[in-house]
Amino acid sequence: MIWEPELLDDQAHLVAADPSGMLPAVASAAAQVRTGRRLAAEAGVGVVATEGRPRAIVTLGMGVSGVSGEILRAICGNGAPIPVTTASGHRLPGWIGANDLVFAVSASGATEETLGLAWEAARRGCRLVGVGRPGSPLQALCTQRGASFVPVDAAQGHARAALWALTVPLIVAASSLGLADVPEPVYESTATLLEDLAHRCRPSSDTFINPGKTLAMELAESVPMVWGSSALPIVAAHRLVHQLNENAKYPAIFGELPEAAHNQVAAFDGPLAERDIFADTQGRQLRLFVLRDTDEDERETRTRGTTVRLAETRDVRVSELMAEGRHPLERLATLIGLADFASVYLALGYGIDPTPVSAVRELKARIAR
Ligand SMILES: O=P(O)(O)OC[C@H]1O[C@](O)(CO)[C@@H](O)[C@@H]1O
Repeated sequence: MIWEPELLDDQAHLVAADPSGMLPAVASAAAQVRTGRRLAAEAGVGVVATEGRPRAIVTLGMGVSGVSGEILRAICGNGAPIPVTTASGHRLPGWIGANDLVFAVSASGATEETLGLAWEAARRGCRLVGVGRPGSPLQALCTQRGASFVPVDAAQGHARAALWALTVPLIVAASSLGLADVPEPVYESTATLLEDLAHRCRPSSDTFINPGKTLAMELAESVPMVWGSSALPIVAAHRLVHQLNENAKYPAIFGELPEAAHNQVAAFDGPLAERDIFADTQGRQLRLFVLRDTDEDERETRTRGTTVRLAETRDVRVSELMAEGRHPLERLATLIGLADFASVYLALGYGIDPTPVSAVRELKARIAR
């Protein structure tokens, strides 16, 4: 597969190479915020508040659906009066019990691990809310246990094309419990910012003024280290890594500051950071992508700034991505929106169809045998 940057401005290619419409799905983020808000109201997720505040909130989900739980935790923030956490894999942590509220998120409503944990949570008497495909096994479980269920029809059934529709219902439920401070107009202002971003990143906008295509250009042919420099950007960095993996079939190294400054930073002196100034063509090299928030405390600013300067003095290229907006939901959504566009453009610049993930499918089928 060869990186062909000119493909990014070839309108016919952008349509033909994306037959399942991942690019339009990414551009639908604003609509998803509005849909998620409406679906949450229709499903009555606010009912969780009538039973009082739980001991903890735990979101179950794999891959993208797991990111929904990370977003919820970041939006509830460090000051949340109860633990807001996530669980995935095959075993539900032993401490989770009847006093806890469990969100099970699965676009397909059929992911083995998520369903298994949701059944276990129900068995332990946890309060349960499901979010996912209508008519799925997850909905059947919620119906059987008398739990709320938010039906979300993901485009093409892919969780990554429905992040906001899957996540907003969790935020609405947490707000009704007083755990997330998201006033009603914030959903609309977030959607408006996402629309504006989608306009700037639209396929017909040329690479040199299109932030999504520009970021794809920076990612291409690099070995990306993707770091978040504080709580919200850490979630967006994780999302970018997932999207690079699934959309562009591209590897990426996730890191979070300040932790990455204690280990990953050593790679600035390693073999992938070396640049041969006499070589005709450079091999794939380390490049640092730092996702950052407009709201940082002094220590975060110092760590980020110093780390970036260190990379630059080692000749490691650095791209900084800045959140937009005021409210945490706006800031997180704009960072994620840009990451999503870039991952799809990266796929299309390599001539890769962003939608299918055949290796993941094959692995799932083999495990299920
Ligand atoms: O939301 P679901 O359907 O449970 O899927 C979870 C994850 O599994 C995958 O479908 C791949 O197996 C990912 O795309 C997704 O992030």
